[in-house]
Amino acid sequence: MAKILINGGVPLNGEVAISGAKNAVLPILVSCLLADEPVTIGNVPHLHDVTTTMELLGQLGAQLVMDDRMEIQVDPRTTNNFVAPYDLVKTMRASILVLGPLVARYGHAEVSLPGGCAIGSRPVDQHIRGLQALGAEVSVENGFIKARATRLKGARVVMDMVTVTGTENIMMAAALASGTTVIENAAQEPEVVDLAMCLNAMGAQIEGAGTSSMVIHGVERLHGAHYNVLPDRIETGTFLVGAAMTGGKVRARNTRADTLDAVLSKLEETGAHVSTGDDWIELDMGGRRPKAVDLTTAPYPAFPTDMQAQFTALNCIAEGTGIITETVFENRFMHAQELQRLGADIRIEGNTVIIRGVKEMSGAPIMATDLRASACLVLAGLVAQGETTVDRVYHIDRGYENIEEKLSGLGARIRRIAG
Ligand SMILES: CC(=O)N[C@H]1[C@@H](OP(=O)(O)OP(=O)(O)OC[C@H]2O[C@@H](n3ccc(=O)[nH]c3=O)[C@H](O)[C@@H]2O)O[C@H](CO)[C@@H](O)[C@@H]1O
Ligand SMILES: C=C(OP(=O)(O)O)C(=O)O
Repeated sequence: MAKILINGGVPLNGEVAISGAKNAVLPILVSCLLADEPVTIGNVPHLHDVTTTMELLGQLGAQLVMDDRMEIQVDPRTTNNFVAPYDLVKTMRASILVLGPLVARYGHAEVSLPGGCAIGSRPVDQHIRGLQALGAEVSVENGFIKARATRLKGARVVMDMVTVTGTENIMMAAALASGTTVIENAAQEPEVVDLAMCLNAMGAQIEGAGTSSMVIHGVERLHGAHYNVLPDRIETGTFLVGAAMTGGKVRARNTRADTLDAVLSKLEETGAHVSTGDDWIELDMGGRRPKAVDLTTAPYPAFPTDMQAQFTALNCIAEGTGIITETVFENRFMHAQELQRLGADIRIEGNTVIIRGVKEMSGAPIMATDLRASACLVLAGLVAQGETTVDRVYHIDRGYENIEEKLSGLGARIRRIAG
């Protein structure tokens, strides 16, 4: 199993190009199932989750062609299988996103229940309830969600909690339903907006994306389109935190500052100088040690849970004590114990971690348990004195394109080694 080897202590400096957003490209690729013509998606990041999604769409019978610029053309006209098997769903929970499109377009879907994962139990009851509200017959049998419908009918769907993929599943299903659907308490994440924009480019009529109340007027068909995925705000934030932790100066290119308000304001609180342009963000720490910050995760536009682990790493070497509260997932502090192995002073109390910054951490072998935990451990390795090896980096490949190459480009001493 591959590992990442880091020799810490070098400030990050330079420019890094940000890739397309994982959490946008996955639902967007899946949404192509709704069309009756080929759809081309650009700015696709080279990620393991993208490969898994392509494999899943291929198993459903769609034809996919990728060109050398990583544009993917999805031709959904040959779709002839409606089952998302456990083997794929267990490696990528976002597979649940085929449920809405398959039942809306083909009247039939069987998707393996995703089950829990390292960060929490992550049920999908809201996806099921939403589809039932649109008139689908849904049952759970032998570990599979089985859904059937002739044609879905628009309805008012009130989500019990803000769910990103839940909102996306219902939005995609409602796009081809008869009549109008209103989703209340909808997720407002930029990736939800990106999906709505892609669907609208295919002929859907979706209003209110980016607010808590979305209105979807169902249409008879969706046609082909060309759509470019928005930049990854979590990848952007991860590199900026790296610059802040190492006292460096990094400009992230091909990104969008307007999707990162909560993260940038926390970075400014650390003492970093942050400047932004149309498609770039620059963070200059000027060789200083960051100040510890307190934060609480919550749905967008609040501070994203997908940046929590990275800020936990930052607080480990910051000046002062930082308190981080996780309200989205019930078990998202698996990185804390690994950070302790590097010498961090962290205490977990329920859904809060209290981190007293230490002046120095020291390298050690550590192990990643999930995607953002692995990013956090790599960041910690960048500041720890000596050698850190991060094991189980397959997690990081789910969501970061060429992370070690991008970090090397910023001056980090990092490389991938065979396990
Ligand atoms: C592919 C993708 O976009 N993944 C993102 C998505 O995951 P995902 O869409 O799976 O996360 P949700 O927004 O659905 O989860 C939010 C909370 O709602 C709960 N819940 C959700 C659905 C449901 O039917 N019942 C229920 O109880 C979850 O357990 C969790 O506690 O949003 C998360 C929260 O921003 C991010 O961390 C993930 O990176
Ligand atoms: C939790 C994440 O992804 P997923 O929902 O795909 O597990 C993430 O991107 O941090």
